[in-house]
Amino acid sequence: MLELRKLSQWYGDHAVLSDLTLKVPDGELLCVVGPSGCGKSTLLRTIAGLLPAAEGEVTIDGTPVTGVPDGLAVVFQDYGRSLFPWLSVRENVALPLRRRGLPRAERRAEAERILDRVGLSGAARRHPWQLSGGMQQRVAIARALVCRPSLLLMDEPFGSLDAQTREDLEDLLLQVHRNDDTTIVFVTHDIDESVYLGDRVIALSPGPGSRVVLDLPVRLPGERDQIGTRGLPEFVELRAEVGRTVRTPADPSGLSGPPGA
Ligand SMILES: Nc1ncnc2c1ncn2[C@@H]1O[C@H](COP(=O)(O)OP(=O)(O)OP(=O)(O)O)[C@@H](O)[C@H]1O
Repeated sequence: MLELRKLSQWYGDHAVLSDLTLKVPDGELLCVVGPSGCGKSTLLRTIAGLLPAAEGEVTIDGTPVTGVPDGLAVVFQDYGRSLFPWLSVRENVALPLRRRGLPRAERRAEAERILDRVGLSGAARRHPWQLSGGMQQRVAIARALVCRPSLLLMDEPFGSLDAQTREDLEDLLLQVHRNDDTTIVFVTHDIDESVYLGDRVIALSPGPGSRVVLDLPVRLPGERDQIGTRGLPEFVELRAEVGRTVRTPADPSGLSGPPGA
């Protein structure tokens, strides 16, 4: 279980996150939405142990996060910069296994297994710069999955992809999540995407000092699919609820009721 307890974060005297308390049970896919600059990436960097908590704490299975935790993988939006252009696709994916001291043949076999899973088995010997953006992001996802992470943090990973590729990768992620039961914290600007992917969606208020202003379980019937799920009345309702929250300016006093009340 990932837990945030009264977490606050600042850059100098600029308050970014204020008093965040949150539990993410094992195996949950939690989506985080909120206006630009509200601190979503800061939240991920703190969970990843890259930024120490200014106040409060982050724990994983009860142990405070003080550095990059074991079993963590991260995927960023900027896949172009996260892959090594001089390494082949297979070498890029196998890289985290080298640090684990796995023999070469095993590294290779494991990288190929995971490349097959993300639909890239034919591209193993190519280099990242020979691939489309969507394929490069698949490589980044494969590299994140190769060590079978227990916690996967994703920061707008599909933000710069075309609509079709984005849908394909959303479905790939759902498949991975179903099969591996990995805990995933997924940051996105896209409200539809958050409802389509999430077991739960949280929304942060605009900064400074962002707080959680919505914590919404997503209970959609059946397995999700791009056309059917997005057409469900339940989906439309959830999307509207998240949209209303994200677009309503927060009242810093926290005293006002919903609009029109
Ligand atoms: N290293 C830093 N030093 C100082 N201020 C920073 C730093 N990183 C981010 N900020 C500021 O902190 C706030 C939160 O930034 P962050 O990137 O976490 O927001 P975000 O919600 O992820 O934004 P976006 O949705 O635009 O990616 C912003 O006001 C940003 O300008």
